[in-house]
Amino acid sequence: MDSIATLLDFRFCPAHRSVPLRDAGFLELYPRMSELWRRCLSRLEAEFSAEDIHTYLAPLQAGEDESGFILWAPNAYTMETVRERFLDRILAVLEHLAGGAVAVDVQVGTRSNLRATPKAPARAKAPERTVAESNIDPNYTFENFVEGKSNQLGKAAATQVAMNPGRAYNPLLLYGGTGLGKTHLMHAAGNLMRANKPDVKVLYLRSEQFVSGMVRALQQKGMDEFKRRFRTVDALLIDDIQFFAGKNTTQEEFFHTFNALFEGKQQIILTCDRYPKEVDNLEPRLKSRLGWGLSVAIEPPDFETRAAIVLAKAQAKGVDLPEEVAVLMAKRMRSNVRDLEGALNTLVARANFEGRRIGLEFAQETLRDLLTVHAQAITMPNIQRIVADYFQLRLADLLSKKRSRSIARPRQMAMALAKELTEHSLPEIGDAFGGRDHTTVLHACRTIRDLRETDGKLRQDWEKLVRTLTE
Ligand SMILES: Nc1ncnc2c1ncn2[C@@H]1O[C@H](COP(=O)(O)OP(=O)(O)OP(=O)(O)O)[C@@H](O)[C@H]1O
Repeated sequence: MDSIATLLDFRFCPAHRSVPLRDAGFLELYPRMSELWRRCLSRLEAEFSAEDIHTYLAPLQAGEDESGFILWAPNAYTMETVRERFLDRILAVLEHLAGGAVAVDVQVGTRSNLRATPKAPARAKAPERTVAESNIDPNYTFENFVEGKSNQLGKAAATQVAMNPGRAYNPLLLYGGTGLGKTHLMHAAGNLMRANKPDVKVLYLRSEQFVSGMVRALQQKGMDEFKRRFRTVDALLIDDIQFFAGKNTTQEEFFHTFNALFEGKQQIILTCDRYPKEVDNLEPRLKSRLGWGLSVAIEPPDFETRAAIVLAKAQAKGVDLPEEVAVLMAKRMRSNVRDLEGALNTLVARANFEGRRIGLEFAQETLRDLLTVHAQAITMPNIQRIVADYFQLRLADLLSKKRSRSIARPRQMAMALAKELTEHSLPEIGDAFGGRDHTTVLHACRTIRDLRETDGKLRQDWEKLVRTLTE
């Protein structure tokens, strides 16, 4: 049985900075990683706000394995935020302190996850465990996933799959824009499988980890072990497979892994940032297999779901968030749940620092910049311009009285998007579209809503436009 240390073996080292730590020759200089991290942190304190340090950076624990420096984050949200916002600076400071290139990865866990070196006797003698170890994040469950129209189907499918691994839908592919809960659902399925059957072997990894693991296996002539590791699991969960695009050797290997698992009735769950057929440079035979099971779109949540998510996240943190603050955040931040969560963390951190209560005014003041950025992005002129570009129409035609289908349908789409994504009323939207009556706008919204149910092509256009406008 793979231990968690083995499963964590697949680490993503950013290609441009992938020199192993030992080669940098500074382990001798800084024998303790925590000391190095402490020094790095004290430099970062001068660059980032106290809130950022307190919320994201101070909770990280430093460690290392043979592939480099690891920062252990207490949860997936912190891990992702650190990767996105701070990793470049962390790398730069560590390299400065080390005097050479280093490899750094951020993972969820604590220092106690830290793997021993492969030959460590302690691991070789580890006792047999009845509960299979796993790198599934226990914080992502179906219970704390807020259901709404946008993710209902995804949640139902993931639950089905978890109840009948390898039998319900194989593969299950969840696709959609960033920060909408695909990874959450994937882990939730893994957690449910493990709750139902504690010895089930569920392996989660990001596609970059599959790629880097394979590169390493090829270099070290360890392909047999690599294949075995993936093919002996009961469920393989791979996140963000769009990353496989253009990587032909990886795709070839993944194709064979896929076939072996599929034939063995082992469950495969995948996520992708768009419908896989739209991913360029993904082999056709792989695309076709991805469609063998069930592909479900996860769409941006509607207002009610966003508000419910903020309230649920606040409750999970033990924070008493006034409903009006949740409403403000849900109204103004439409694109993705990760941003909402980030805004909530900012509010909570500042309230803790300053010993203040989170009220509407406090939230408006604290989130002012964030809310302005989100409000700016989705304006009526923006929607009109983006829809016109998307359908290769002239803006003047989109706003004209012309009634040909090739113009009228995009116009209806633009009006429906304006209704969905902005605060404007029907008459205001009508005015902005060449002085149309509000009933025309209402008709457009209804038509598009119905067509999204029945017309696959139109649904895809809609999803792409929502993504373009909200991400
Ligand atoms: N419906 C929901 N209920 C509760 N939390 C949610 C929901 N949707 C998203 N989240 C939270 O939003 C954050 C981002 O979600 P997640 O990482 O699953 O997004 P993703 O779709 O996998 O994005 P990416 O493609 O960028 O990896 C997570 O902390 C997750 O818990």
